[in-house]
Amino acid sequence: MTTAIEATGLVKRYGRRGIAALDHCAFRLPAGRVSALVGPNGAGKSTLLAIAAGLLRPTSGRVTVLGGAPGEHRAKVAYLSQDKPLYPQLTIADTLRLGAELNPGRWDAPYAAGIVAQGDLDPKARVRSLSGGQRTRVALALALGKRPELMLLDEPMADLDPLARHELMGTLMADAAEHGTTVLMSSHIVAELSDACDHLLLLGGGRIRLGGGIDDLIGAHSLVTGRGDLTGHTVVESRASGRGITALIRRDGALGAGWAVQEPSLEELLLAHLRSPDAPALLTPSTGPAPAPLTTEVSA
Ligand SMILES: Nc1ncnc2c1ncn2[C@@H]1O[C@H](COP(=O)(O)OP(=O)(O)OP(=O)(O)O)[C@@H](O)[C@H]1O
Repeated sequence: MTTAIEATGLVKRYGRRGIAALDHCAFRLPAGRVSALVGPNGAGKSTLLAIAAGLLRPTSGRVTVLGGAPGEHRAKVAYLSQDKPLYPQLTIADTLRLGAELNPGRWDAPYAAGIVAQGDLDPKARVRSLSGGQRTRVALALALGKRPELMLLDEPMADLDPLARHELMGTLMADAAEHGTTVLMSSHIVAELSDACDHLLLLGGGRIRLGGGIDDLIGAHSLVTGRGDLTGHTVVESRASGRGITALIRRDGALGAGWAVQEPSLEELLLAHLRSPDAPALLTPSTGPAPAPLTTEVSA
């Protein structure tokens, strides 16, 4: 499996005395996945996306993006920041023309125009006259029209209405499935993530606390209700409930009698980890840092 982004010991400190937004963050993002980047406000999601886009330098550590330094393969990477910058005085048609000029050999004009048309937007309308959600659609048309190999999207759907969000997520997913595009997308909207993403990175305390395929991460956890001893299992979160306690755990071996066991939903998994910032991290083998290469000792 090829790796789209790899980070090792990544630190980003804003200012000399600032706290570390990223603190020895290490992970791999497999290529071809649609991955959700989640975490509480201020967790460092925008920081990580901007570093991967080559727009922000890390304080220390290493990141490779599509096998090169961030920014080295800019033509193959689309980055959409939270404020989705566009030129307000340009019309939508001018904006798409600019997309074509900036991406020679890659630009898919009918595809970009189709995304705009699905939002019922007049190509002659100036960007400054568009609503926030309409601007988001134009910005996504610019990002997708470039036919990137990697899309870095910072809360792309935040100001879209539910219909537009559903439709544009569908476009993104179809694009990823057809062209093998890797997508890393920050979001706070869990419902949108469970429908669209197959992979998850949960940032907290400047590091990745959960990383891997969503099905694998859900499968590694159990939601248990009952009474008894959970010693030996990793308890992510435990709360008193009417029938004893309800806990989200990672099982290590069999559970004692008296526990009702369920598979958690993605929302239950995320909420438990967000409420328990000190729970031990879990990165699946394809997402954790690469194992050190085997070295052969040669004796004289
Ligand atoms: N330009 C900056 N100068 C100083 N501190 C910054 C700057 N940008 C971000 N930070 C700090 O870095 C930390 C991470 O911020 P970042 O915007 O990456 O988080 P986030 O996870 O994207 O948050 P949100 O979910 O609220 O968008 C925060 O503590 C923030 O205050």
